[in-house]
Formats: sequence, C-alpha cells, structure tokens
Amino acid sequence: MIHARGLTRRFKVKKESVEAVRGLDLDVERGQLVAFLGPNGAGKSTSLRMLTSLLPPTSGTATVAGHDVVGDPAAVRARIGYVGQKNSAGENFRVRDELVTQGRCYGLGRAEAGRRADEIMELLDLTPLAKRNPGTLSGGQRRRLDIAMGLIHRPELLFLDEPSTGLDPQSRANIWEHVLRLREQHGTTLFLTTHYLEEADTMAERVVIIDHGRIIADGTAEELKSDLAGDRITVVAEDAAGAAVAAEIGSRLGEASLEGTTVRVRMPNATTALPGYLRALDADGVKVTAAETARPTLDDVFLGLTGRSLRESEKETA
Ligand SMILES: Nc1ncnc2c1ncn2[C@@H]1O[C@H](COP(=O)(O)OP(=O)(O)OP(=O)(O)O)[C@@H](O)[C@H]1O
Repeated sequence: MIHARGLTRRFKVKKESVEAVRGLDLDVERGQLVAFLGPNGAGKSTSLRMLTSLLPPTSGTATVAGHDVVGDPAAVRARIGYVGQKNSAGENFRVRDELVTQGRCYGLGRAEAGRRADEIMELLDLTPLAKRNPGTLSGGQRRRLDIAMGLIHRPELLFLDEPSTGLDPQSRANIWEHVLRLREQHGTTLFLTTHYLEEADTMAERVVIIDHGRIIADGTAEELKSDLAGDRITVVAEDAAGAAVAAEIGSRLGEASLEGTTVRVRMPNATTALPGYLRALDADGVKVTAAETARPTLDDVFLGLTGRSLRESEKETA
C-alpha cells in the first residue's frame, strides 16, 4: 500500500538547507495500522505530505495505493484520505451538507454523495448531529467529522495527522474506537502520527519511530521494547556505599546505572531475575529499602536509541 525508497525533502531557509526527511524507506501492507512517532520537527508531517502527494520530494520515490506520488498524484489522491491537524469542515453548512459537498468535490453524484454521507455518519456515530453546524460540536465530535470528511470517497488508505491531540481522555478513547472499527469493518489501511506514546503502544500493530528525518526503529511495540529497551529493575540502597556494590552486582545481570542511592538495571525478564538479585545483595550485606521491576515503555525505546526522552525532546522544541 505504501512503498517509499530514499524519500528525501530539503527546505531552503534563508541560505541554510534544512534536511527535514533523509532517505525514508518504508513498506506498509494493506490493512496495517501503523503509528508514526517522533519528537517535534522529526519529519513526520513532511513525510506525510510527501506520501499524500501534497509536497514533491527533493529525491527518492514513493508508490502509494499503487500509484507514483510524483508521476500520478491525482490517482494517489483519489485512493487515499488525509485528515490533517486542522479542522477540515467549514462552518457554513450543517454536518450532513458538509459531507455531501465533500463527496461532490470527489466527483460523486448528488444522490450517491447523500447515501455515502448517511453511511459514514452512521459509521462514526454522527447521525444524531446531522443537522448541527460544525461550529457547535465538541472537540471529539468535530474530530469525528474531520475523519468522516477524509472517508467520504471510500479511500483504501487513510492518513491521520495527530487524530487525538487536544482531546480529553474519554474523547481520545472514543476516536480510537472508531478508527479501529473502520479497520475491522472495511479493512482500511491506517497510517497515523501521534504524540501519545501509550496510544501507539496499545493500539498500533506497528510502530515506526523517526528522529532527525530518519527512521530509527520499526516493529511491533513489543519487539521494539524487548529488543531495544529491555525490562528494568530499580533498587534503592540504604547508603551510597551499598548502592555502589548493588550497581557492581547489577552490571553482571545487565546494563546498570547508579544515581545517588538508586540503582537501575536494564535486562530481559526482570521479574524472574529480581529474587536472585536481592539474595545476592543480601549476601554481600547491602541493605535495600525499596525494589521494583518495570516493563519498558516506548519512551524507554527512544531513550535507548537516542539518549533523549521523547517527552523531553517534545518539551525542548515545543
Ligand atoms: N515549509 C518549510 N520550510 C522550511 N522548513 C520546514 C518546512 N516544513 C518543515 N520544515 C522543517 O523541517 C523539519 C521537519 O518538520 P516536520 O513538520 O516534518 O516535523 P514533525 O515531525 O511533523 O513535527 P511536529 O510534531 O511538530 O508536527 C523541521 O526542522 C521544520 O522546521
């Protein structure tokens, strides 16, 4: 459904050249749900704009829904939907009329556009809101309308740029419910960017992480976490001397780091390793005041790969 090779985009800013995307290689099969993650300025939107044929690449190629984004952008656009970060519906018409107008823009006849609007409102639970003006909808309802606008022409592939940003947790969950339903009922391929690591972790079957314009990780959330981050044991020793011994013993089990009286050890299978570790500490006379194990998060994956936290990078560049 998506095949990109060496996709690159440079921007000229004054006399400087900014390499927003550097040689993106990506294959997405039909029906996949891919979350595209990365800090601000990593190149997510630029990649999306190239894949949706809105922005020509500086170099490289991409075939999307069977057509070349540069050679045949109209064919690409007819087969994909794109839901950007900004609202796509205006405020002049009622919800149903907005959808019908959008359908007409895609070349549907009046009756067909009406049928399709009704169908899509049903799918996204917008039917009770058909006569409302978009300006009066809640954030979550408005976002569902944006998604409906992107689906009016039955695209095989839907790009969503930050579909749940700015919504409260309940509305976010509701958007996800609808996105998953879309995939289940229609087999739509979904490619979305999100800032919410937990959402990408639990909802997407594949996570692609981009940083400084390059893909640095690609796999299921589980694969990335066990290959690139590992579990973590944290123990707090009673004093610094004990912590130093705990770090030394920990380094035999995995990658140990010491901060004050806290020792963190990264390793596979922390829960089964913990009892043995605590026994070894006890045998060496180290007094432990707290101990816990944690499964890694996608943020740990990013930290392991770049030495930066995704959340910190977000704050720095925000
Ligand atoms: N039209 C443009 N002109 C100049 N530089 C640009 C342009 N568009 C993007 N860039 C630069 O390219 C880099 C990648 O930007 P992009 O918007 O793709 O990142 P992003 O990962 O989508 O970020 P965000 O999460 O903030 O949306 C940034 O350094 C940005 O400043």
